[in-house]
Amino acid sequence: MEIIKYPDRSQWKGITERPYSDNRAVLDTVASVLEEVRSGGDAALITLAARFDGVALQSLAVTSGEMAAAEDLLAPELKEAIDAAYRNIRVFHAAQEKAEEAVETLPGVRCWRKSIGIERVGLYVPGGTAPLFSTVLMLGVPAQLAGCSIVVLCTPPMKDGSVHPAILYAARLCGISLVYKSGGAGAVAAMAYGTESIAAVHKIFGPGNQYVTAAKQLVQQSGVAIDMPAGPSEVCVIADESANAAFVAADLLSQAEHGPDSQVLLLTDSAPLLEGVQQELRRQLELLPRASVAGKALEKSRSVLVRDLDEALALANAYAAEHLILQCKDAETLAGRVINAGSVFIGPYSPESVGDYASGTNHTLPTNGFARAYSGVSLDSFVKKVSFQQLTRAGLESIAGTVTTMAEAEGLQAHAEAVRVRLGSSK
Ligand SMILES: NC(=O)c1ccc[n+]([C@@H]2O[C@H](COP(=O)([O-])OP(=O)(O)OC[C@H]3O[C@@H](n4cnc5c(N)ncnc54)[C@H](O)[C@@H]3O)[C@@H](O)[C@H]2O)c1
Ligand SMILES: N[C@H](CO)Cc1c[nH]c[nH+]1
Ligand SMILES: [Zn+2]
Repeated sequence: MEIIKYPDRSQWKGITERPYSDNRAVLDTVASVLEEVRSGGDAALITLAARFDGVALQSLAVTSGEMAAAEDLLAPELKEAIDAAYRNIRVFHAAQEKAEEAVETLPGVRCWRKSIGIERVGLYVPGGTAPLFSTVLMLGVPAQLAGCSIVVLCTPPMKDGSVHPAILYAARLCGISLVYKSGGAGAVAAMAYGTESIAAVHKIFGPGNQYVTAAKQLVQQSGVAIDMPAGPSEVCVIADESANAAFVAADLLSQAEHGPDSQVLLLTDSAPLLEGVQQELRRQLELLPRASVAGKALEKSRSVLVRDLDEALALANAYAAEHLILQCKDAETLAGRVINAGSVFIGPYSPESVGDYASGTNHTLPTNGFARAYSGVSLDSFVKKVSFQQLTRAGLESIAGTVTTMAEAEGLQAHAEAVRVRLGSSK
């Protein structure tokens, strides 16, 4: 891990840079995969599964038999954990369902909005190095609450050609039956363009590695919407001398273990804490089964000694992390000053892992600085807000002058006439 002490402003650009900021090679690979699927359909997806996942598939769809069998393949404690996480995620997302009131902007001019579920959505569940069944809940629960009528789920097959039973169990909980064995850019292309067996959707959701994220960005050109760029995981921790070095190191490692392209950032105003965290990182890393993955991510990560917590917060806002953890005195006050972050974890007992799995908040979050402008997935991501209005004749009379004056000033006479013709005042 690179250690930077008391940086000046000119170093901030380097500190906030992601390890994969130049993704031109990835974009080139992905563009050719998208074309392969657009022209080759299911056959191309089967070829891609052989090339990238090392699996010879006979077909892409998970059968109803495989779906039904999944439950019995899971340990009871894992099923209970998935059920508990499902409940919490549902409670948190259901609370976002707030009907807006109709408003009378003038007497007789009534306006309102209604949330309508997006009809066809596609969910990508990562599975390249770890089957992220928690992601099924993060995407499936809001899709279910929004009432999306067609929900397609794609995930890379495991080496034996099957899909992990926990993914299938979580899918069933969320009422999803259209599950396909397809990963990476190919899966994104299939959901964007459609193939013989996979229906094209209106919006694609879900996190993934650089290939998945690049594919989501490219397919938008064909008119499909995406949730946001949710690429390789990252975390920023702000800690002071009151923080427990073991807690901080554990939080950094929890995101570093996602993939070699993950990045973690420690910002502290305490030299002893910085040193303690480095020792803990060395100690804890050795104990991890994914030590080599986490170790590679740490190589591209940074610990920064800053002058005070104001500077730490300014740097964190500039970095715009997917996850921001505050392990310092007065963490609540600092949290109130956060401007850019996907999800914030306050105080020593709020590890980021709880948000990844079960506290209720969504773990599909913007990475690579996109938290400056994007929110994480929520119920809103799965609906359109359609506006409605209804005017009485008296309402139209009272607003007519405003509309016709503006329409004529824009040089749009027909707009003005559409009002006048109703009031018998056409020119
Ligand atoms: N931002 C978020 O909200 C969030 C949430 C969960 C996970 N993640 C991230 O998701 C990612 C999961 O990555 P993963 O790799 O384990 O699974 P993945 O499912 O995202 O990707 C696996 C697929 O990548 C494709 N691929 C692999 N190597 C390739 C190559 N050389 N060329 C073209 N395509 C290739 C293959 O099609 C493979 O099926 C991690 O980076 C993790 O940090 C992010
Ligand atoms: N930390 C990931 C989001 O960046 C989500 C996840 C899933 N499983 C474990 N973690
Ligand atoms: Zn995680």
